[in-house]
Amino acid sequence: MLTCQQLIQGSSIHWKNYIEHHFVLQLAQGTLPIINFQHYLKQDYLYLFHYSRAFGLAVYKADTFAQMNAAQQVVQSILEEIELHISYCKEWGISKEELQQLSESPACIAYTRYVLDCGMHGTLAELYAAIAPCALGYAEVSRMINERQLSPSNNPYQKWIDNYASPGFQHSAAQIGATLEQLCQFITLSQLQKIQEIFTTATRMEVAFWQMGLDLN
Ligand SMILES: Cc1ncc(C[n+]2csc(CCO)c2C)c(N)n1
Repeated sequence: MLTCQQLIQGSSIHWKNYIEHHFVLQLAQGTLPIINFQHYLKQDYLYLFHYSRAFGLAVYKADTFAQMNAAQQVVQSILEEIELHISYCKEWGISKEELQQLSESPACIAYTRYVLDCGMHGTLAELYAAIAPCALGYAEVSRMINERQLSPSNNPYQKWIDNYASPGFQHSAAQIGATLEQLCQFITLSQLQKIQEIFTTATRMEVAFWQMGLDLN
C-alpha cells in the first residue's frame, strides 16, 4: 500500500472527522452561515502565509535540487493563490486592509506553528508529514462533494469547491503526496511511526480549523 494511504488509514477516525466535518457538509450543501465562511476565509489568509513559510523551510531542508524545486514550486503557487484569495475575500466583503489587521486565532497559531516546529526540529519527511494532510484533505473534500453530488445548483460556495476540485489543485496536491511517498521510501519502522504521529496530529489540527470556523473563535 502507498504510504499516504497507510497514513490516512492510520489516522482514520480523525481523517473522517476532517473530510466530513459539519463545516464541510454545510458548505457543500450551501447552508453554512456567511459569517462562519467569512471567519474561515480571514483565518485562512493567515494560514496561507505560514503554510508558505513551511515550504520555504522545505526549500532549506532539501537534500537535492529536485526536492528544492518541488518545494519552491509550491511557494510560487501559494504566492499566486494568495492574490486570488484576496480578491475572493473582497467578493465576500472582506477588504485587504481587514486581512492585514487580523488577529490570529488559537487554532491557526496551533496548526501553523506546529507544522513549522516539525520542520525545524525534524527531517524533511517529518515536515512533509505535517504539510500533507492540508493538500490531500482538501483534494479529497472537493472530490467527495462532487462524487456525492452534495452541492445544489445555487450554492454560494460553488467557486470555493470548484477551486479545490480543479485539475491544477488536484495535481499540486498529488505532487505533495508524491514527495512524501518518496521521502518515506527508505525509512525505518520507528521513523514511520513518528511520521504517522505527525500526520495524525496535523489532521486533528485541520479538524480544529473547521471547528474554529463554526465557533467563530
Ligand atoms: C486550513 C487549510 N488547510 C488546507 C488548505 C488547502 N491548501 C492551501 S495551500 C495548499 C497547497 C497547495 O496549493 C493547500 C492544499 C487551506 N486553504 N486551508
